[in-house]
Amino acid sequence: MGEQGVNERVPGRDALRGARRVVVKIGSALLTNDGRGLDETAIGDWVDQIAELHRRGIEVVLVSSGAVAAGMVRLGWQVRPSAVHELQAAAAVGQNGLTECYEGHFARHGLLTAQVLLTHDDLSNRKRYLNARSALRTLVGLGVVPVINENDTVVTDEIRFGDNDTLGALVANLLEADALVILTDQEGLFDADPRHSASAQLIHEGHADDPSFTAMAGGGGALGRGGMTTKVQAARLAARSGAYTAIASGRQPHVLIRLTEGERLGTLLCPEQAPMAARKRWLAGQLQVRGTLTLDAGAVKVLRDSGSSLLAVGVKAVSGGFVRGDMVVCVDEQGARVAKGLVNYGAEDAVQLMGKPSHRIEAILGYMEAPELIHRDNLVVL
Ligand SMILES: Nc1ncnc2c1ncn2[C@@H]1O[C@H](COP(=O)(O)OP(=O)(O)O)[C@@H](O)[C@H]1O
Ligand SMILES: N[C@@H](CCC(=O)OP(=O)(O)O)C(=O)O
Repeated sequence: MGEQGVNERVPGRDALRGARRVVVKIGSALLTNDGRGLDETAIGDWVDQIAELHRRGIEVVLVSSGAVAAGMVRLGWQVRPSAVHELQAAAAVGQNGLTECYEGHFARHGLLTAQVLLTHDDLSNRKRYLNARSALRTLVGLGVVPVINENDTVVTDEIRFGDNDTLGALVANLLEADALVILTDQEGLFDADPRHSASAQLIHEGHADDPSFTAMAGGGGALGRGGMTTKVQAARLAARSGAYTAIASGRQPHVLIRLTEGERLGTLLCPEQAPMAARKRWLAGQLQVRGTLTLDAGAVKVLRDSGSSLLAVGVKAVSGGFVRGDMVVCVDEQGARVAKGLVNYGAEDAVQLMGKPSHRIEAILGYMEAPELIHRDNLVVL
């Protein structure tokens, strides 16, 4: 971990500079100015930075905590309740304020926001996973900034993420983001909790999987939930799909701009594997194979040579009882494995579509989910 100066080139920092899609997570402690209601000025400042990243061609998805903390203030509660129904009520009240606040600030830049409230089920159930993925991709493609939070009003203990660090990492996986930036109330990960140890030293860079970081990370403050423990875990999760994780103070001026310019700020936790390899391995290992598509020679060639999406016209046979969102394996006419991917249509529909051009999908099925059977973003050539 050497003591390089701020301007020295550090490989992981270069990767952050090249990031094109970034998930930014902002924690409760920071957003609510340590419990004193939503910190509108700070929120306005982060929004200004995100708008600037947008102008520079970087797509940003925001994961914002703060609903419970903001709701507590609105309801005049001093202490975070422990009863689930009270937490749900606080979240419902606070989420309103949160959405309003982001919408107003992004509107100053002519940017639209979209409120997306997710539960664990949305990301663990295959079909909902694919739906969440395509909804978020569509929003991002439209230039809208999704503002994501856990759907605290409906979640129960068994299905909750609990902390938004984990949610941020899963969203980074979902969108195959280049980086997850976790903004918090400390400068980054220290070798001990700086609230309790005055001599604690900041970790500048490291590997997301390094077990020594888990030992250094402690729990959170009164408002946040996970502390550094969940941030280190989140970095490990994000690394599975090749994302770098930066943990930095949201109070550093221009923190998001400086990080994406490669400045040595906060802690950077890097994936072990090259991002593309990690991303593909992650997708391939993600789900159980539920069916098989047999491709003609032309489809095999475009998948292998051009990295194209798979269209129904190139499919000669369909087997298995898969549904939309399932992982299927694509084989050539000799049965050799060519690719794996997440399919946009269930088996019954795929049987009707095979060999047919995409413009006929709607006429055949009465609806069109997507023009391709497997989108190239969801396809791994083996
Ligand atoms: N090793 C560590 N380095 C830095 N902060 C730590 C460490 N261990 C525990 N923490 C605590 O984690 C807190 C940040 O996490 P948390 O309160 O959950 O905030 P957030 O709402 O931003 O997620 C810090 O205020 C700090 O007290
Ligand atoms: N979904 C919750 C956030 C949970 C939480 O406190 O997360 P964090 O502050 O990121 O540790 C909320 O909006 O209040």
